[in-house]
Amino acid sequence: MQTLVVDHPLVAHKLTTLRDVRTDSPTFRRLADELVTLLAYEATRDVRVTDVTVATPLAPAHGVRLARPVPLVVPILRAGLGMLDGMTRLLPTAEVGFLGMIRDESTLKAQTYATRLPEDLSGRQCYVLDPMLATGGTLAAAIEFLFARGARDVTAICLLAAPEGIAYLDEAFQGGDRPIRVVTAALDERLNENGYIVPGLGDAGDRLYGVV
Ligand SMILES: O=P(O)(O)OC[C@H]1O[C@H](OP(=O)(O)OP(=O)(O)O)[C@H](O)[C@@H]1O
Ligand SMILES: O=c1cc[nH]c(=O)[nH]1
Ligand SMILES: [Mg+2]
Repeated sequence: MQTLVVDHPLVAHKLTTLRDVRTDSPTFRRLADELVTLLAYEATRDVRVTDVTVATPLAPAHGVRLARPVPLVVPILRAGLGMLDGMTRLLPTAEVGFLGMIRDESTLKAQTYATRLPEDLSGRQCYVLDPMLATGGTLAAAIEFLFARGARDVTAICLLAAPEGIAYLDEAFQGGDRPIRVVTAALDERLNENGYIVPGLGDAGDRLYGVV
């Protein structure tokens, strides 16, 4: 598994305000959106393209276009929805599938309550969006789901990751046959006794959309 912590002053600046407990929901949404676009630039470095030639007003020019099948972007509801617009701004021709998942806060196990994705993902590059990689249970289940439908490779884009979650994914997807990457704005210190990332930013879904 490859892990990339995007080291950029604009990412660090926006993430700092995102973490701040005084940041209100509208600002949190805007910052999450902006951060995803910055992370997506790095996360799509290996996106597949095909060679094309276009006619400029002067001469033919060689270039590239996104290869087919186009990438699939998969936000994990609820919190991952706050990352969708920032991602599709950079990849407007990507298709979008949805996974609804919730972590049981007493067992820390992920449950899937909604799936709306193509049945056949053969050859597809998939980009999973979830702001928080904590224990890794949610992302591991989401990635398993995509590989079971034939995904070619999976890149997870997170705003924050915990070392425990990275280790869990690394163990779950070792070997090269199911390639995964994690791209994150920061790798935090640890999980607390409730499975929350420390220092983290709290509950991402609640900060985006309100407490349920
Ligand atoms: O790595 P894990 O330990 O599995 O935890 C991370 C998951 O928890 C949060 O979602 P939550 O269950 O709070 O759902 P929500 O997006 O509806 O708030 C977060 O957005 C991840 O999906
Ligand atoms: O720190 C955490 C862990 C799980 N889910 C969140 O929203 N935040
Ligand atoms: Mg939540």
